[in-house]
Amino acid sequence: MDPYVIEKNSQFGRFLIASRDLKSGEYLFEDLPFAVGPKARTYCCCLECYCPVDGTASGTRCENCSWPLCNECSKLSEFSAHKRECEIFREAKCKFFNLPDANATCMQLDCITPLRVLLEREINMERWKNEVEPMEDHREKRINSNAWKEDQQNIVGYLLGPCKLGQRGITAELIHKVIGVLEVNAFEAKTINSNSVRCLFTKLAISSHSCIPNTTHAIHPSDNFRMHVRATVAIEKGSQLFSCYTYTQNGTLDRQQHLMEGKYFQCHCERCLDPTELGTHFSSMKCSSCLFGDVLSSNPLDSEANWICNKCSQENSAETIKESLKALQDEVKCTKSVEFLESSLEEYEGILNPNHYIMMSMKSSLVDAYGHLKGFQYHELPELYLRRKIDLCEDLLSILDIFEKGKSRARAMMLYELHTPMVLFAKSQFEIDNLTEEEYFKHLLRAREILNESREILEWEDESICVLKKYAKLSLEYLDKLINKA
Ligand SMILES: C[S@@+](CC[C@H](N)C(=O)[O-])C[C@H]1O[C@@H](n2cnc3c(N)ncnc32)[C@H](O)[C@@H]1O
Repeated sequence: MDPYVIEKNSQFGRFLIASRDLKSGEYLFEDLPFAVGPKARTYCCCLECYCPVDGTASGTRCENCSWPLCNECSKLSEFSAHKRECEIFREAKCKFFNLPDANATCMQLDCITPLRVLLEREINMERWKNEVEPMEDHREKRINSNAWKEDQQNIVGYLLGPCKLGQRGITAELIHKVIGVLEVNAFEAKTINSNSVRCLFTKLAISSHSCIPNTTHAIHPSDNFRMHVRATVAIEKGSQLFSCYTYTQNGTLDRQQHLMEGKYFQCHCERCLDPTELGTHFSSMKCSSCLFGDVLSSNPLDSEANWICNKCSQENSAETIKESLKALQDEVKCTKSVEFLESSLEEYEGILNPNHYIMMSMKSSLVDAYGHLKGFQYHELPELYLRRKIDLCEDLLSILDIFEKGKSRARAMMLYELHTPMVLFAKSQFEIDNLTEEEYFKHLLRAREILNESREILEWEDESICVLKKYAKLSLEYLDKLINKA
């Protein structure tokens, strides 16, 4: 029996419901993409392996159809991803037009993924009818947009004109449907060489969005982009399954804008409705009037609503808040220097809540730096910085425990980052007699617990794109040896 059933209502369209109680970490289902191809408005890439390719006259091309392939793929005797469109381009004599500039966006490639969906439809009509045709494409919301006009010219006109797809019974309406389905439903994935692609999965795409999801998915490029879906938390029978279509680490204003522009809906999840974002104050600013209250949106679903201090009731226009946030973001965007990040964190304490997403993003950059960046690698890191990294990881985890609760990849990665400074800090404290043998042992066991939780979650990833999966296993072996010695 499937762990889910599909239901439908006017708020969500189709959605997934747990058909029984699901355990945290329970495997739910797998999905193979209906089609895989380049992302929209992308750089020029190889149509077989998606690595970047020079789009100017000096770039390598397919001998048969003249479209971009990398040097290695151009020597293949048979294609896999590029095979079908290659025949279409060759038969219709549709040549690739070289780009004037190697860095230009390659709009010509926008037709590739829709074309792959259309060609798969011809040989897999049953899956098309059952799984792709019912997918949401938001035609009525897209039809008057500039993007629709661009797609009409760039994709529909091209496929029906030079590529002569009309001769195969393909219509403009069908092509627009496919473009909409891809825009609303496709998932971004990485190839084994870490190049970006989009994949049209049909099962998980039915799940609704929430900014506090209860499922996680891992796409395995080394296994035909097979997707594995699991529950991150226990889910009661009859509850909705949610994935997240945007970034949980963005504030409500940015998440709402992303969902409206890309997926054409407003999210009404518990987190979006709450100005404090579930008590985290992830979007709250400090009041410049009373200096100690938090300034929150009076209506997080309305990007133009005023922001009000929860202590002195001082009001600020949405415009003022957006301008301040933009100025702060611009300031921290360019530099990743540890000293600058640390001093900005201190400086912004008077402007932003310590849990604000800008603060969290700087803390996350510091976690990436401490232990890894030249000059701050573990072997040269003083105890003070080890302690600092532990505190930063714990701050970030306290937020992830709310927004990406349970067995999520984001938590796994942060737990991994946390275990190393914990071990090193305990070791150095033991060496200078600040910890007894028993206390040291307890610290090591706690670090092992953290690392093991991380390893269990990372086990679900494809090793070809997740190096941490291997590192977590090796670190656990090392830690077990250390514990046995202690
Ligand atoms: C990937 S599809 C999900 C499946 C879709 N409901 C269907 O019937 O095919 C995304 C679309 O579902 C709807 N949707 C998903 N999550 C939603 C949410 N939290 N609130 C409102 N609509 C949502 C929106 O129309 C969105 O554009």
